[in-house]
Amino acid sequence: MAVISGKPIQNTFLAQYCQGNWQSNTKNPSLLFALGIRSTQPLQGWKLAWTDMSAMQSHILPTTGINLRKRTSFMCNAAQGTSTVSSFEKVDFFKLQNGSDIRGVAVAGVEGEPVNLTEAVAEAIAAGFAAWLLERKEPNESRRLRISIGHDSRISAQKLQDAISHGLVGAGLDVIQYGLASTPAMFNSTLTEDESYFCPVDGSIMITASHLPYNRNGFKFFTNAGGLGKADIKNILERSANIYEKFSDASMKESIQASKETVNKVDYMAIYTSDLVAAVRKAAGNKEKPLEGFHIVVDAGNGAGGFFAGKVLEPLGAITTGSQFLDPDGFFPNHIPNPEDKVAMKAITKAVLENKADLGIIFDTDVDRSAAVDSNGQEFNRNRLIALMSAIVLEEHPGTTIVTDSVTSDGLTTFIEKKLGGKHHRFKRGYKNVIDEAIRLNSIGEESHLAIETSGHGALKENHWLDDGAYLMVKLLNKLASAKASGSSSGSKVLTDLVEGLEEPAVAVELRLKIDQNHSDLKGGSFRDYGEAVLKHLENRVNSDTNLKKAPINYEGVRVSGYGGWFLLRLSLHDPVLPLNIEAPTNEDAVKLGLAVLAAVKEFFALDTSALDKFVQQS
Ligand SMILES: O=P(O)(O)OC[C@H]1O[C@H](O)[C@H](O)[C@@H](O)[C@@H]1O
Repeated sequence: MAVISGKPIQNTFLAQYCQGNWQSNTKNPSLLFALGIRSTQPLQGWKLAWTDMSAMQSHILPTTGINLRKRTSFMCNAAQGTSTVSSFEKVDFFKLQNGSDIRGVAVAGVEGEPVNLTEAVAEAIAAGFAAWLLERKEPNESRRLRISIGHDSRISAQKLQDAISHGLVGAGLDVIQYGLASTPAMFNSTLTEDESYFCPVDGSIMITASHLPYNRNGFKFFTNAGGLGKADIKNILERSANIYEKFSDASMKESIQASKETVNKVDYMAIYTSDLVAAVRKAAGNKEKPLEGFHIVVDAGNGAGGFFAGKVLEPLGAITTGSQFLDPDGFFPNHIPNPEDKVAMKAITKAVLENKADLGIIFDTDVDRSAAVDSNGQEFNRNRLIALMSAIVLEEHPGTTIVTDSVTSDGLTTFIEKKLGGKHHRFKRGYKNVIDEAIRLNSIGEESHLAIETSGHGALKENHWLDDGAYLMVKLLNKLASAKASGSSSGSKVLTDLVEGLEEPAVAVELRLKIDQNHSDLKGGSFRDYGEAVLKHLENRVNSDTNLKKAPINYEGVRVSGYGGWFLLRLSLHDPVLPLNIEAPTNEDAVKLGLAVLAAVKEFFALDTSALDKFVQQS
């Protein structure tokens, strides 16, 4: 065993890391030590395949063997040990479900986090997806069903891509690998009509774990009807568990062999990015370089979003110097690629101010979420991003309904309804929930054009309800370009002006209260039942407190107004946690709201209220 950051790391990981076509941009000296590399110099050019793909002569590469084990090894003197996790170890497939995604640990080396997303598991999941799809979609006579696969910058991407390809090919499907890609591009590939790129594909898989740490990975699945939901994922996992049980070394070898002959690679991101460029040009009256004169910096957090600077902004005429962390690096050495993360937002704000840029744009790892920063360093994030997008969408579709998640502010409702003349439908947390709700509203005759979360997920009706952080930013670019063309404004002032009048609370916090699932107070019940009991008790207390008023319409948890602010206590979508959001005009008022919650939950002994205790004491 070698050592990474003081923790044991197994040779499997080192071997994979060294064999793949990866570059270490990492500044992590202990990793380099673990890899047996004494100087960072030889690692130059050891880079994840973004540039490789874009440098393709033709957009289609010849059929390739995809077994990375055959590739040249780079400077690495770590022994290629065998995995300590047997490929066929017993695996609880259902533990891999995370709402409508699959998430697991794909890289060994972090204490207490054993690998449960092995290559064999990934192969079984791919075969499960294939079986699920084949039941819903008949291959036509001329061709087999085809699936696109893309991945973000994670270090386990290549091995999982190979494993998934084996599973799909073994199930009789064709595979087209896109390499480094964004989640929205993968959905888009189910809609694109271009046979020379093997599009539209019948299904698509994105390998990503969004902003989670480097050792995790996961999958998102798409068909042309959108992202698969919870029930579909459960169904796929049931099938996968059965398939996995029947795996043998011989069957796995066969699928590896078959993959060598049937896997294609295409540079699909070229189509996706040129569509984004075309959308901005069209909105600007078919001007070739509508962003000429704008200086826009991008922060991709070393995820998959680096393309936005060179492949979208620059062709549109923008200057992008000062953009940062565009190179993929699955160790995310600079900051967590997550617009909800304070450090990440600080980093892009600093870049905007230092470069005197007009706008800053930041993406999460797989580019389904984004946020922006204006030239004064003011963030368009959370409620402000929703307000900005609502202003843009409501100009185009007066009166439309904006569907948001549950933790949006009261000030946002007032802004959307009083200032913009729209309707705010505050629904549940979860991007799939808000998108599905907007689609449902349209189907019953209530027009809605935007579904958006405070997390930075957002989808527009005009863009097939595709949850796309890059497309959200395209809408901002359109606004910049049209304001410039009409001479009304240059720089990001046009955007800042659009959110003028949005009331923002002085205090806004989210505290996450954990439920100890092993606590005797659960009396053998589930954490969900326990959480529901906490919420019921809180609701009863609120009903008898004259300072507090329950929100008349609410779809999730207990939302209450009082002391000039509000709080929402709800169950997390995924974790044994009750997130508590509080917004108030002063610290004192926020504490009063916090104390009201604390009084109601204090006798639930399995609930860890330490974050709330600290909040009410400190403020
Ligand atoms: O319920 P929580 O634990 O706060 O998590 C809720 C969040 O989970 C994931 O990150 C989803 O991608 C988001 O759409 C959702 O809002």
